[in-house]
Formats: sequence, structure tokens, C-alpha cells
Amino acid sequence: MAVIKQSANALLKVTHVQYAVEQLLNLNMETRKTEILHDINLSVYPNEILGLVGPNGSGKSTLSKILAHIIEPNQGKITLNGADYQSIQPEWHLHQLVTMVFQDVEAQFIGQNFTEDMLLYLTNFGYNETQIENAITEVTSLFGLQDLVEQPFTALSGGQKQLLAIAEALAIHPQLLILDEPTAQLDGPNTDMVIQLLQQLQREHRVTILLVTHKLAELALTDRVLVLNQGTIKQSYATKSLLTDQAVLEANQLPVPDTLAIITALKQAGLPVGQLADNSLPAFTREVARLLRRQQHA
Ligand SMILES: Nc1ncnc2c1ncn2[C@@H]1O[C@H](COP(=O)(O)OP(=O)(O)OP(=O)(O)O)[C@@H](O)[C@H]1O
Repeated sequence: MAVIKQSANALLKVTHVQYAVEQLLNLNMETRKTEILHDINLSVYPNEILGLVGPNGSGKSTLSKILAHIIEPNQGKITLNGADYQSIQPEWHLHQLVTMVFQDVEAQFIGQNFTEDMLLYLTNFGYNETQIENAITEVTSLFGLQDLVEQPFTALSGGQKQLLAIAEALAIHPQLLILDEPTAQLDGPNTDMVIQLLQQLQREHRVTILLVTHKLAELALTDRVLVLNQGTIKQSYATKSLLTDQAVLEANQLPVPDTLAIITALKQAGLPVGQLADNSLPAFTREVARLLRRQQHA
């Protein structure tokens, strides 16, 4: 396991969290307890983008919902800035501090369009009309979404809806934003749209994000990555070390960058790969060009 040291105090700390569900087996009311998460321990640090990966059914969505206080764990403790979740009152205040955007954003919207949805959403958090208008102006101008606010959701693309769902979550200035596979249901151009917004968040706003993902383009935005497997956190990696380790990527059913696959093949063929261990595309291209020049002059 890659050991990653963090100097700052954790924003969110999860200790010994466990979650199980009772399932009815038959008409005699016999039940079976299924453990979905066991002994989850993790920390999220201020301003980081933390990736959460794992095979299908490993518990990523369940853990996200527990962190977003949508479902309660059976055991364990979660603190935000040192305060126990149980002590953060009223309950809606915790939903303001930790906000989740679901994979299926359709299920999240209750209004016909963004303006209407924001009105309904922010009223829950005690915003008055002027504050709601200001919040709409703030998030839409920040992300260039002004033209979309009055359009019915039914007329928007999946990517546009995802952008609006993220903008809506950011309007209440959460301390932690949880994104559950934000581009899983999107095609290439719509995925690019969302990735650009996430890059903007990372570059300009340093929002703390827990990002559940299977995709390389999203993983590349993270600072470090937790691997969940069979309901428990198996490993924690600095993103760079994960994205340069083909064996680990494959073991966790993650895609392998093309550049890394070529480097691994060159190494296996006994070729001198030099600085190619850094698989970022510009470094990779420079190093391949250098190798070719050397070979031509040999
Ligand atoms: N309410 C529930 N009752 C019974 N089983 C459940 C319940 N919620 C989740 N599970 C089971 O718990 C396991 C973890 O589910 P979860 O959706 O959290 O996984 P995941 O890692 O998000 O999967 P995916 O990548 O497919 O979205 C799965 O086996 C799922 O069937």
C-alpha cells in the first residue's frame, strides 16, 4: 500500500463505519443480514479531490450516501471538522455542508427548469428570494451557464443537466462535494463538458471533492485514490503512482492509459524506456522522440 502523508487536519473523518441490510427470505419472515460495508476508515483533507474506485457492487454508492447523510451507518463515527455528524443540527445544515450529486441527475431535479429547481432546493436551506436570485446569478455566471437556466430540463443534453446539478450543489457552498460517477451516463462531448467544469473547480476554486469514478479522465483530476473492494477500503494511492502501475490498475478493473500500456510493452521487450515511467502525454512524446533520435544515430 502506498503510504500518503497528509499535513492538514482532516475535513471529514470516518472511523469503523459498518453498514448492513436485513433482507426478507420467505413468508415465514425469516431474514438474512447482508453486510455491505465493514470497518471503513478514511479521511478527506481540505481542498483535495479524493477518488473512490472499486469494482461494481463494492459499495461505492452506499458509502457515498452514508457520507452525504442520506443513509445511516449501523456502527462507526463520522466527523466533519471534528464535529460528530450526530451533533450537527438542524439536520438540513449537515446536508448543506456535505452535498452529493447523484449519478442519475434526473432523479435529483424537482422543478421543470434550473431556476424553478433552485427556488425549491434553496428554500429548504432557508434562502429568501433575493438570496436565491443572487445564488443563481453567482453559479451560472461562474460556469457560463446563463443561457440554460430557463430552458426545460427535457430540452437539455445529459452533460448540460450534469453541469447544472453540480452548479446547484455548489450554490450552497458545501464544505465537501460528493460526485457519484458524474460522467457515467454521458457520451464523449458531454463528458468533456463536465471534465472541463471539474478542472475549473480544481484550478480556480479548490473545492473539496470526493469523486466516485471508473474513468481515467476523472481519475487524473484527483490527488489521491481510495480503492474499495468487497465493502472495505483495501488501498490508498497517490494518483500518479496508481496511474503508472498497470498491474494495480488491472487488479482494480480500471482502464490502463494507452501510454502506460506501450511503456509496459517496451519494458517487457527489454527496451530502454528511460524517463517513460512518467506517462503524461507530453513527457511520453518527448521521450519517444529522444529514443528514436538515439536509435537513428546509433
Ligand atoms: N438496500 C439494499 N439492500 C440490499 N442490498 C443492497 C442495498 N443497497 C446496496 N446493496 C448491495 O450492496 C452492494 C454494494 O452496492 P453499491 O451500489 O454501493 O455498489 P457500487 O460499488 O456503487 O456499485 P456500482 O459500481 O455498480 O454502482 C451491492 O451488492 C448491492 O446489491
